[in-house]
Amino acid sequence: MDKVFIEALEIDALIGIYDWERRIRQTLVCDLEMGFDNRVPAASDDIADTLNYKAVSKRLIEYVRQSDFGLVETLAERCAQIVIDEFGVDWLRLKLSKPGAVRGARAVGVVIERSRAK
Ligand SMILES: Nc1nc2c(c(=O)[nH]1)N=C([C@H](O)[C@@H](O)CO)CN2
Repeated sequence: MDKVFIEALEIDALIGIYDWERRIRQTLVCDLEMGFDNRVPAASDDIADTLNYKAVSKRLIEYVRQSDFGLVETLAERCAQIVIDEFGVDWLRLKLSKPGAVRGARAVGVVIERSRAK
């Protein structure tokens, strides 16, 4: 399967379950792989035929910046649904990392894979 990806997209958000996390904004890192048949844009050389990674990035930045959740699981799920619903993606793998949230770990977070419901 061909893919379009976005790697290490940094977005500030209000996220976390602890009191101190409710008072600050933290930088999240998003890695996203999306299934897409890249042969069509390769043949046409037309951006309109692509799964436009810039458009997806802008939408996720807009959404995550205004979000307010306790768990990264919740935010990851919402982001996945937006990509599936608004960009016609049938399959994706999304990794949402919280760098520095746990002392001694470079990052913590979740990886989810989702498919469009048939
Ligand atoms: N599976 C999860 N575990 C934890 C989460 C989370 O969102 N999902 N969140 C926290 C805290 O907010 C943490 O990031 C603060 O250090 C703890 N565990």
